[in-house]
Amino acid sequence: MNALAATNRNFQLAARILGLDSKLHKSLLIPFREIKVECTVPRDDGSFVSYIGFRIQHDNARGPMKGGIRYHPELMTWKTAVANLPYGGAKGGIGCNPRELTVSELQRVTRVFTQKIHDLIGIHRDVPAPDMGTNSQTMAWILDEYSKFHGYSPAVVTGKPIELGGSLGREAATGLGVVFATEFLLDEYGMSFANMKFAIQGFGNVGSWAASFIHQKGGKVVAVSDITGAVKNPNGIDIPALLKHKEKADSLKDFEGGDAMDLNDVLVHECDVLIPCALGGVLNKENAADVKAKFIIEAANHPTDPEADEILSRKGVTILPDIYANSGGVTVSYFEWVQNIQGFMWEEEKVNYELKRYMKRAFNDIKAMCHTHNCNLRMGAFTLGVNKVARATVLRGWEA
Ligand SMILES: NC(=O)C1=CN([C@@H]2O[C@H](COP(=O)(O)OP(=O)(O)OC[C@H]3O[C@@H](n4cnc5c(N)ncnc54)[C@H](O)[C@@H]3O)[C@@H](O)[C@H]2O)C=CC1
Ligand SMILES: O=C(O)CCC(=O)C(=O)O
Repeated sequence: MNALAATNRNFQLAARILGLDSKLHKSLLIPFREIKVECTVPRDDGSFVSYIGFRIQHDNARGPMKGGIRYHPELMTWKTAVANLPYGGAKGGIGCNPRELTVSELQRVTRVFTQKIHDLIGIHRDVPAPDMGTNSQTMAWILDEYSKFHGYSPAVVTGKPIELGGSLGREAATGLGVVFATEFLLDEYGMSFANMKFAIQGFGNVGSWAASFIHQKGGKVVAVSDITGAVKNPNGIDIPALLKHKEKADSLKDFEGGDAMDLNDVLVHECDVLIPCALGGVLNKENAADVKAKFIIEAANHPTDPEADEILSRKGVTILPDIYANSGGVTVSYFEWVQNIQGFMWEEEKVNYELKRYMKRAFNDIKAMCHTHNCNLRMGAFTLGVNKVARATVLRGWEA
């Protein structure tokens, strides 16, 4: 089942629990606008290449639409509502492989994409951010291109470089939020990070920050993978050393502080907590029965497909769902947007303090929904998010 179908299935279940009427139900499912543009750019060798760029603007009942831009060969509405941010949801991307393009080619593709969608995004309309394959540099190019049409507008994107109005703490925020969320969950079971074993799939922005914070808190990261390789060490991997190795080698291969392993085995490795931080759909009916972890923290977007969800739930595995677990990124994006609009910069301490407060509030709100509706954490998060958006839709008079 693809990501959209899986998210819609969870929405349908939540809508049934909440007893939403069919008109409201339909209006919350169908996207507000779907944008598809052609991006043709010259390569460095003079030849031309064409990509299709997308932006799906799903819902704006609670505020401007918000969500990442992916450079990759694809739910934000429920996530921003779970975190109680005054946003709707959007997602977008370009179907290119950034590893096959030079920096100047990537810049040209990003600028052409921005030229084509500049009048459909905006500070109070739709605010993009980094996602897989994009980063603060990508946001800087979008900001610059957008500003040519609309005047200097730092708040049009978040996840920017600090020098251009980015927020302190945004780079690490998704990983840090994942670790706060894990802490709150473990606490419910009377557990803490010390001596717990973690396996992490993906060592990019989210995975590497999550691994670093877990290491700092005394957790043992026993397996890590990225697209280049995977490494295991039952005594715990020295994460600062692995980061240095990756920076030097641009790969996890040949790291001396552990043994190499098969990429996909990380998901079924012996551990207490599994944190997928890469692609969607990686936990499916083929491998779910072999998962050893007791807890899964969904740092990636939709890493668990619905069939795996059922198998894992029968095994007694507790899953902290993506729309909560990885909401630290969009939460600090919101803080960045607020700082840009105020023309004021917060200290990193304040950013992280507020992030923890927002994550704790959302965790408690989800628990309350689980209690009210006698459901698991995923349905607790979905009913929380869907209910808020439905309420805003009704208050704005859109369902009539
Ligand atoms: N960056 C952010 O603030 C947020 C990211 N996310 C989600 O977190 C996930 C990761 O995003 P980022 O870290 O930003 O992306 P990234 O591009 O920085 O890192 C992705 C990582 O996944 C690895 N990877 C790709 N295919 C793999 C495979 N088959 N096996 C093992 N590793 C593989 C890559 O090598 C890389 O280390 C995505 O699902 C994204 O949507 C969710 C919320 C916010
Ligand atoms: O920071 C943001 O606005 C969006 C982050 C994102 O794409 C996500 O949470 O999936």
